[in-house]
Amino acid sequence: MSAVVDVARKAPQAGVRVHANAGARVALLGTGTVGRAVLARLASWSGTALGGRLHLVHVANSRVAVADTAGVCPAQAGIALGAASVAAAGVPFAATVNVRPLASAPSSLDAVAIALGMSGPRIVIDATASEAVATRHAAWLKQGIHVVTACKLGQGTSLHRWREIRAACAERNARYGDSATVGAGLPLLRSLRELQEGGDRIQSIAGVLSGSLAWLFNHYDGMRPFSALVRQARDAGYTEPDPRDDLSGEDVRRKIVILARAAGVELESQDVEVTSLVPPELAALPKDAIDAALPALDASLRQRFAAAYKNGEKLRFIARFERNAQGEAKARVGLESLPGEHPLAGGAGTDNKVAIWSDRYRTQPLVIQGPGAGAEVTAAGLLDDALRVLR
Ligand SMILES: NC(=O)C1=CN([C@@H]2O[C@H](COP(=O)(O)OP(=O)(O)OC[C@H]3O[C@@H](n4cnc5c(N)ncnc54)[C@H](O)[C@@H]3O)[C@@H](O)[C@H]2O)C=CC1
Ligand SMILES: N[C@@H](CC=O)C(=O)O
Repeated sequence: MSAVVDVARKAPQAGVRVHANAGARVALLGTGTVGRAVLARLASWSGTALGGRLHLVHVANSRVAVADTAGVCPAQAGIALGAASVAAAGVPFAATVNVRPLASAPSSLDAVAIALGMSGPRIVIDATASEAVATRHAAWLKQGIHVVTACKLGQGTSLHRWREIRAACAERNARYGDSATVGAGLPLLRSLRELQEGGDRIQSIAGVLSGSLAWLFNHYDGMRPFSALVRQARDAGYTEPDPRDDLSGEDVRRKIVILARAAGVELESQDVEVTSLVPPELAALPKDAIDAALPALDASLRQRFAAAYKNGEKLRFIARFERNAQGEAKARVGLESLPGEHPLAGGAGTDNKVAIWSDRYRTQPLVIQGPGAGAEVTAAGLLDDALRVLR
């Protein structure tokens, strides 16, 4: 709703005309937790230099798409679509903004490249958790369209898809912005890549890679049911659309796979040993039935907490990746009981905390810590990547 208000208030400034080649045409896919924060951030930029860099011409969720068909004034298009897409997402939108009529249609991924046009910088921002969208990443890159994504299904699943994305980037000199996929925009992937560009070799990585699980274990005290905290984390926008993706370790599996591949190891997803927190009776349910069944988590976590507490330890959901001198790699993901003073036991809120050992950081690791989930930080990470495309 705030995006709508901002849009209405800032509409008069939309008269500032920005030439098309001053920025990129942008398609935003997803108007959920993260997509709305992207729209709000874009709306807050209207009339500023940053607002003139990214011109939103297509916004879609799984049901409906709105597109600016005239394409005359990119700055105005950005503002208009910011508002219209909020309406498309189901939020009431009072049509008080003086904008050109927009074309609205059932959502179709085929329409994305058409809406972006044929020339100039073009960017798809993927704020979905959609397999169908992820399978398009390589095809868009092959058309010279840059892709910026919060969704891990592009680089964090099959090695085949990851290779396709890398090859497409190289073929068309297209950029793949992935900062939001691990650490919700923290400078993690960038740091790994920069170390290697300087001749360093990554030896191992260990840390807390899930913002929602960090938040859960930072708040769980064995008194309140764990399931109640899961609902709270979901409502705060920290979990995946299906919180079982976090609790099962699948989301963290994808993240450690993305990190390992960025560290130069072509790890297969199935090579990661994952220990899930989800009991089989919860795993088997359809998505719309899980809320009522979340208490199935409670008893075993209460026991795990009590055992850790007795030993002065803390529960943390940890991902570990390491490779030996021969290049053999292994990775595992699961709940660990760590001594209270252990470096990875620290942190607060949704903090991710990741330690990287390399030839350079052999004894004392490089440690990167900060919020690892949440709509605003993730949207900022996505838009930082989109702006980076234009540098
Ligand atoms: N919530 C967070 O803190 C973070 C989320 N992410 C990632 O961001 C992505 C989005 O997460 P949320 O916003 O929480 O999910 P959400 O469930 O709130 O929103 C997903 C959106 O994608 C749309 N969508 C689904 N299929 C589509 C399609 N074919 N075409 C266009 N839109 C489609 C849905 O309609 C919905 O608007 C996920 O991949 C998640 O892993 C990444 C970092 C942090
Ligand atoms: N559900 C994820 C969101 C960010 O990727 C998490 O909890 O870290």
